[in-house]
Amino acid sequence: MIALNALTKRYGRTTAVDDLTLTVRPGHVTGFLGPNGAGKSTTLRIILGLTAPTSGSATVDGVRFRDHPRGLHHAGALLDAGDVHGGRNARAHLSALARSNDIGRGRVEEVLREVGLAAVAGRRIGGYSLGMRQRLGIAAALLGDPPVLLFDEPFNGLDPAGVRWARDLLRRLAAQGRTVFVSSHLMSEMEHCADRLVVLGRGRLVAEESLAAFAARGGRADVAVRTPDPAALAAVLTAEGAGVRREDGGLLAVTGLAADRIGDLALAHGLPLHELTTRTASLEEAFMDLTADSVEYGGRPAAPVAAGEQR
Ligand SMILES: Nc1ncnc2c1ncn2[C@@H]1O[C@H](COP(=O)(O)OP(=O)(O)OP(=O)(O)O)[C@@H](O)[C@H]1O
Repeated sequence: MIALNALTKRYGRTTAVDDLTLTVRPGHVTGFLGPNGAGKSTTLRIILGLTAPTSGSATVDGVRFRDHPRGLHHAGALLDAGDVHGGRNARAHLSALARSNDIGRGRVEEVLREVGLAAVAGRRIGGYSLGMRQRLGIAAALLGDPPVLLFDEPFNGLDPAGVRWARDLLRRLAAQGRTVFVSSHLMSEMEHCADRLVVLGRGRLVAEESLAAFAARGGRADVAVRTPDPAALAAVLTAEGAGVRREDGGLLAVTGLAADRIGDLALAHGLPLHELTTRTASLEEAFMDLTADSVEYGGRPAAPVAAGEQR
């Protein structure tokens, strides 16, 4: 378990992490999300004892990482996949790490197989693709078979098969009862792998909840209805207090009434329905809404829709 208590980190006038209190529990993949510059990497570095907090504390299984003598057995991490000696090969790199952490050579071969690098373990890391370096970084994190794992943007540089492999691995590690904390600035990467989310905006906690609870925040929730007589159905639904908006292709977007009630009303008035779909905002939309105020490097907003055009 990872516990942060009133954790704060300032760099001059920049507050990278601002009074962060949260718990990351075992048995789950917890996604750590936030726009660029939100403070994710700084938080991970503090948890690992690589950066000192200005105030507050971060503990892994009840102790500060620095005070823990067990190193890689205690927590494993992938922080910066590029941060390795390019002249070495993967086996030598992992063997050196294993030696300094009292880990047997057999474990090096095991993790090389686990991440799919066994066949190229004798090649210089300098010639590795970004995806291969990510796999090597994941292998290093797994080396000590730790109960707590932290991954900073582990999907970077992986091809679609690699992304699927990494997702499965993270889920498997969590299913084994480990604490798995994974940062990303893309919700799309998290929605198929995380079951809990922690969202940061400008160093502050903006959400800490299950993926399902996060999805339920989605601002938009309406029912799309298609009928050959939209005007008649719109009149019926409006009389029942619903909000009705016409969309392209003759679709009605209805708010304030559930799909089953809309279906019953249409039937009662003899109006055929060709489509009846409940729509909720995607997780990506919910994430964008939630962090819109905390985007550090926002671009120009998209051009507004032309006057008179709906939506
Ligand atoms: N060593 C440092 N010195 C000064 N400022 C720093 C330092 N490290 C981070 N910062 C600042 O702290 C803030 C948080 O940065 P951090 O890298 O933790 O964010 P992040 O959420 O990991 O972003 P990204 O998704 O871009 O990696 C940023 O404003 C960054 O510029």
